[in-house]
Amino acid sequence: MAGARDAALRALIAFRRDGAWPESALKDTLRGMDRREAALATRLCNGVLQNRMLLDHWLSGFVRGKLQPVVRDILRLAAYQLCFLDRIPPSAAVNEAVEQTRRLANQQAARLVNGVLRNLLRAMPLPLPDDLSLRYSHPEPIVRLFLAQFGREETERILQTDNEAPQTVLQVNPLRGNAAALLEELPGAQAHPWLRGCLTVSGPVEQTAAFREGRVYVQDAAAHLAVAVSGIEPGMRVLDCCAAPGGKSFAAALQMQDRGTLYSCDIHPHRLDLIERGAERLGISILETHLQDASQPVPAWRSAMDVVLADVPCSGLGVIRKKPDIRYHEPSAELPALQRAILAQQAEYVRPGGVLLYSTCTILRRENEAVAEDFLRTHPDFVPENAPWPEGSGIAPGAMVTLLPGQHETDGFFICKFRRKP
Ligand SMILES: C[S@@+](CC[C@H](N)C(=O)[O-])C[C@H]1O[C@@H](n2cnc3c(N)ncnc32)[C@H](O)[C@@H]1O
Repeated sequence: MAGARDAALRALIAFRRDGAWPESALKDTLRGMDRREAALATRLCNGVLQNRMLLDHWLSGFVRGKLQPVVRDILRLAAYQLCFLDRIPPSAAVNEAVEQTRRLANQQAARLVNGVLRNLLRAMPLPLPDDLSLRYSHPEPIVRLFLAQFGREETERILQTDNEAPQTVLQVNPLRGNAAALLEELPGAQAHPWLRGCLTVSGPVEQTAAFREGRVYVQDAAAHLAVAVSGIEPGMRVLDCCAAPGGKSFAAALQMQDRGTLYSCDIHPHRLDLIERGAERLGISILETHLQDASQPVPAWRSAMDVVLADVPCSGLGVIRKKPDIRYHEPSAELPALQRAILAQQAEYVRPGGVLLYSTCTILRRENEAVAEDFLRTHPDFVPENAPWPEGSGIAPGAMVTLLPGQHETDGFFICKFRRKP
């Protein structure tokens, strides 16, 4: 499993250097690895990011002086294996860390790594700090925002869920596959408890035939739900204004049975490529991409859409479990202004009697309910509409819902459905 540790280390080094989520770095190194090794590399990389502050806190008890950044990465990776993974023999974790240090730093650093890890092993189990921020490795500003909104008990549950291993959630492409056959075919696949056509699997799926052949796509149940409750039907004219990498556009196109018109827009040209490649893989033909800033007007679209999806840029604090790096970026206080501007612009494209669906993958009130309430105050021609939440989901009736991480077997997410008066 040395290959898995090297792959995880390469991704962690890339994350430290670029500050970017190591998924792309990880994906490159995972290519050609067997499924088990790829799954371990992913777990190691996620696990270190999910517990980085706690690992540093523990390691600080055994390290004196400043460390070379790469040596710190190696120590975190080994400490994560020693403290969190029962199935890895401690000697394998320590020996591999020493070997990596010899290769990437020098012999003296390798001796230090050996000493630190052996001392840490002797001191195990290490005490968990009471402080929520350290204990769950979420920086203080985020913990403060959660505490103010949810109180201590719910905040702790969210932080804990953020550090669980994420499942891979798949949606079935009804143009090419069916759920019953995929449940048989995909290792460890299980049906989602309340969302039809939604499966969970463990580990990466990109190498499976089902994925390559476009019979499934990766999308959380909450993100899918936003489209499912929108009322999108075959033959409609639909606009997805913040569409990349394309998940909601794909769900919309498939709900339309690939009949009608679907405009998928984004502000970043390279992200439009992702949508086009995904649509091709899934066999979707109705999707048309447009490079468009969602806060700027397109006169030709005024009152022209049956449904507009506004899945706006947000702080992403509902999907920390899947993207553990998000916690290390302080959520911008300027996002609500952009979200309000996008929503106001998109409202103009909804035909009388049509639907505007607002969604985010954050759980912060200031980006969710506050934006939706402000929109209703300033747009008397729109009303909130009860959404058809699926039976068994446990979601209370209403036009809007904040799904908290893990509470309904979904990511953290916000959905609000508005209808324009006829
Ligand atoms: C939450 S993501 C959308 C996810 C997508 N709807 C999906 O389901 O796969 C937000 C997207 O908005 C795009 N974006 C950011 N600012 C924008 C703007 N002013 N206009 C249009 N798109 C924007 C980002 O590039 C990003 O792709």
